[in-house]
Formats: sequence, C-alpha cells, structure tokens
Amino acid sequence: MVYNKDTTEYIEMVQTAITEEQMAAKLSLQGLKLGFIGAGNMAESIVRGLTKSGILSPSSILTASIFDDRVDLFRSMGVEIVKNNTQIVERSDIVVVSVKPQIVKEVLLEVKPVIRPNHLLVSIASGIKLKTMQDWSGHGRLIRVMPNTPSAVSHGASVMCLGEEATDDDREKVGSIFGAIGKVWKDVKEECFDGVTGLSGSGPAYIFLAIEAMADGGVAAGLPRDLALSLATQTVYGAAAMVRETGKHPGELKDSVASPSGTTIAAIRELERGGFRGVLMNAVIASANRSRDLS
Ligand SMILES: NC(=O)C1=CN([C@@H]2O[C@H](COP(=O)(O)OP(=O)(O)OC[C@H]3O[C@@H](n4cnc5c(N)ncnc54)[C@H](O)[C@@H]3O)[C@@H](O)[C@H]2O)C=CC1
Ligand SMILES: O=C(O)[C@@H]1CCC=N1
Repeated sequence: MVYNKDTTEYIEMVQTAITEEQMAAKLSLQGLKLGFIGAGNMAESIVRGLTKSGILSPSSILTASIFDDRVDLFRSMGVEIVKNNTQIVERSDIVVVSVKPQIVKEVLLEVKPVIRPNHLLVSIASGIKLKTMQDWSGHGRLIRVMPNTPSAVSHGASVMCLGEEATDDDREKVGSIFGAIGKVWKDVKEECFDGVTGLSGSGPAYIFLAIEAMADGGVAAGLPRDLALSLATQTVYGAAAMVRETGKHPGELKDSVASPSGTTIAAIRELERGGFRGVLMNAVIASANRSRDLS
C-alpha cells in the first residue's frame, strides 16, 4: 500500500514513526475489541507491548480481574475493566484466554453460554490442545498461541496454530496482534507446541537466570554490582543480536571469541565441565514434558 502524503494515516505514520506494515495492521484492527480472561503476567506483557506499538489503543482492550491490585494495574494502562468473564466475551471480538491451564476448563464452561459464531477465541495456555478447547467451549473458531514475556518490550517470540473453524482473516488479525509485539510464526503444527513452550515460552527465565549468574560472577571477580549487571545484560543482548544479524552459526561466533590459550577457552572448559549445554537442553525438555503433562 502506498500512502498519499495528505492522508491522516500518512501523517500519523510520520508523527509516530511506525512502519507502513504496522499502519496496515493497525487499520485492519480498527474498531476491534480485544478481551483478556485472566489479567496475569502474560496478559500484562501483551497489553504493554500492544500499547507501546500503537496498533491498538488501550481503550480497545478489556479485562476483568478477581484481584484488586491487578485491576488497578490494568486500569492504569488505560484498559477497560468490566465486571466478569461473561462481560468480557459479550463486549469483545477476540477473546484471549490467559488463565493458568488448570483454570481454562472452568472459565470456558462459565462463558460458553455467551460465545457467538462471530467470536474468535485465542488460547495462550500451555499444554491445552485446540481439540480440548473446542470440546470445553463448544466453539471451533479458535487459535492457539504460545507467546513469551519479552512481548512487553516488543521483542516477543510467538507461534500460532489455527483451529478448524478459524478463517484466513482471523489468522491475519491475530498475526498482526502478535507481530506488533515481536516475531510471530503463524503456521506452526500443534505437535510442536510443547517444544515451543520449553524453548521460547519458558526460555526468557533461563536467560534471566544466566544474566543474574554472570553478574554474580562479575561481582565475585571484584566488579561493582551495578556495572556487573549492566555488562551482563548488554553482553547477552549483543550476543543474541549477533546471531540474528550475521546469520552465522553460534559455534562459529563462539570460536571467534576464544583465542588460543586465552581467557575464553579457559571459561568454556569450566562450562563444559559443569555440563552447561546438557543442563540447558534438559531444561527445555523438562518444560516441554511439563507442558505435555498439562494436556
Ligand atoms: N508467564 C509466561 O511467561 C507465559 C504464560 N503463558 C500462559 O499464560 C497463562 C497465564 O500465565 P501467567 O500470566 O503467567 O499466570 P498468572 O497467574 O500471572 O495469571 C493468571 C491470572 O488469571 C487470574 N484468574 C484466576 N482465576 C480466574 C478466573 N476464574 N477468571 C478470570 N481470571 C482468573 C488470576 O487472578 C491471574 O491474574 C497460562 O496458561 C500460561 O501457560 C504462556 C506463555 C508465557
Ligand atoms: O511457566 C509456565 O507454566 C508458563 C508457560 C510458559 C511460560 N510460563
């Protein structure tokens, strides 16, 4: 789409520095109401990312919460708070089910009487399959998504899988929502979802742990705490950017840091002695197995 410089969309694009693609996504979501059943950490990350992207205004988003502090937090972001889960569905076009997997059945049975054919249900619950969601909700217009919390700062990783009655337009709309808060893989087979949960769903926590541990190492080596934490953070950020932007294999990039008989190879020897790679691999598998158990 090429914009005429006099259109309001073009002026808004220039003023807010959003891309043409983001503007097209924004226009496709105009007038849409997005409801969240479950106002927890992941819902908060999605809402923060969406608000930052400008693709949806906070007033187009609604939720209800059973805990006052969560209500206050979402209200402070400009989100509309309604009385209960039933009202969320009645007032929304797309409803994101963002409660713990153990609660999904209860909330779907609760809202089932007010689900209409025009509603699109999106589940982000780990382990709960599309078929199970369809059985509980009596609704086939479903999309399953596995996002992650870096969505809050526009660096999320989300994968999607369509239920049998979801349309191409549903796919594009949900793709635009999650694409506005990071990268999205729109057509991932449902059988990959446990592995995705183990890798990118839970993965930010492994890296937060690594950043904390590297900073602790810096402190142990005599650095001030704030410098150590800033350096650990920037090092992880820079390493991830290098893998992404050079397209090189991480092994090749690792080799370029490790000089013969130098400091890095001495450190890598310690990591290998501690089973670093095996531990990380096992962490991904443990999370994937837990996701499988939940289904
Ligand atoms: N936290 C994360 O990094 C990710 C979470 N997920 C999935 O997102 C879902 C939510 O996870 P979190 O946000 O971490 O959990 P959370 O515990 O922070 O949020 C769940 C929210 O649901 C609310 N809730 C409980 N019962 C309710 C009910 N009957 N009706 C309405 N709300 C109710 C709770 O008050 C809470 O605020 C889970 O299914 C999880 O598997 C998926 C990807 C990443
Ligand atoms: O810990 C959990 O169960 C959720 C799912 C993926 C990340 N957090």
